[in-house]
Amino acid sequence: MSVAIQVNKVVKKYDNGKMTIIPGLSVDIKNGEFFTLLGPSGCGKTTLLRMIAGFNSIEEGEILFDDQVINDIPAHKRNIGMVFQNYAIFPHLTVQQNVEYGLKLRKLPKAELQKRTETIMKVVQIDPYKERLPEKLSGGQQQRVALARAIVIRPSVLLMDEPLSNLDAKLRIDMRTAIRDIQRDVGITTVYVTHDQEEALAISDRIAVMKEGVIQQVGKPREIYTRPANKFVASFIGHSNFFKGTIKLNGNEKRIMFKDGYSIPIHNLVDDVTDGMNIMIAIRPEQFSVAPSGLEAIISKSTFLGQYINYQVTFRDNMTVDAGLSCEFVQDLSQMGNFYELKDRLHLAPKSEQINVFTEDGERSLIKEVRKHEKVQV
Ligand SMILES: Nc1ncnc2c1ncn2[C@@H]1O[C@H](COP(=O)(O)OP(=O)(O)OP(=O)(O)O)[C@@H](O)[C@H]1O
Repeated sequence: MSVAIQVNKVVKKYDNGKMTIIPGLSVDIKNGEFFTLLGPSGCGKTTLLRMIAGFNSIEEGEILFDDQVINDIPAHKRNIGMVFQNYAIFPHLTVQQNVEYGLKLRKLPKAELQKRTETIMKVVQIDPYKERLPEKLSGGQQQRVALARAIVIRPSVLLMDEPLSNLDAKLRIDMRTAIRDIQRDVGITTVYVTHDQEEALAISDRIAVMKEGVIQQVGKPREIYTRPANKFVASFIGHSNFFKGTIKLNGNEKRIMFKDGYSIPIHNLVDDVTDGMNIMIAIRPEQFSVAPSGLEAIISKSTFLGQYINYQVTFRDNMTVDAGLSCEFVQDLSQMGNFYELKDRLHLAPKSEQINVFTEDGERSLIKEVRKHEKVQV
């Protein structure tokens, strides 16, 4: 039976307590959910996954499977299925023997063992190769064997650590769809680790975005992309252009002002903004439209990307935060006929209802509908 996972204020330290990797992390993972830990290299994703698996000690806090605290339950008694990037299947056993392995350990009756093995080999589509040794399989096929072997034992939780990173680009995409379909079929709570944001967006029910051992935001892929909780999330997931600006309050009307004096009304700001407050504005490349008035820009580079043209533009003043003067916007080729050349001048109008606004330091969103991480970080 699949379980829900509760992580309550867990702390992980290395080097005899001298180095804190996870300073107190809480998150709830629902039964049957495909939950992804996403973040840059070294942010502690694998560390957290290994704590759930039982390969890492937990210094403080607790982890529960349903209502049971599992801190002191050894790894092999947690009923966990694991898939890693290096497959970890036995080279001297055939595909079928690899898949059966965990069931033999559990001393399942032969008929049941055969039935389960056959079924799962069909689900992950490796039954045509069941007599082969792993060396005669492609990377994707080997990864399917690893997946079958992890699922066949009917684990309470499936843990996957960058399972696709050894595969080539096309196979990664095929396999991520396969993993998603199989996970839905078997309905098992899955915690998936990746640093690849596109993979996370494509595969997950919900994503936790991590930085330096701290969860920055938890949400559905779309929510995290459209309403990032802070500047880190806005820049780590997809591309954002960041501008300096200020809030202008005029009676009931709220506006955001860019440095060149251009301003737009905005309706979804939180209530505690004040007149003259410095802010950071995040605009994705697709959140600009070319308009009669807007930010005055000059095209500095254009890249044809099939469905889109990606333009890089510069502004008169030092308006953008990160990239000096430059900023990106995209033009959807199915919608517009007008293309721009280098040095063309144009006005870019941000789509007020889509853009994001943060405090000046980028730490907090000032947009009303942004959902914060529901469990308080310590
Ligand atoms: N056994 C260990 N002893 C000391 N430090 C460790 C140990 N394992 C991991 N670390 C450190 O803990 C931090 C988090 O590592 P972790 O592997 O959890 O990151 P990650 O987010 O999974 O990164 P990646 O995507 O590169 O795998 C890193 O700075 C790493 O160097």
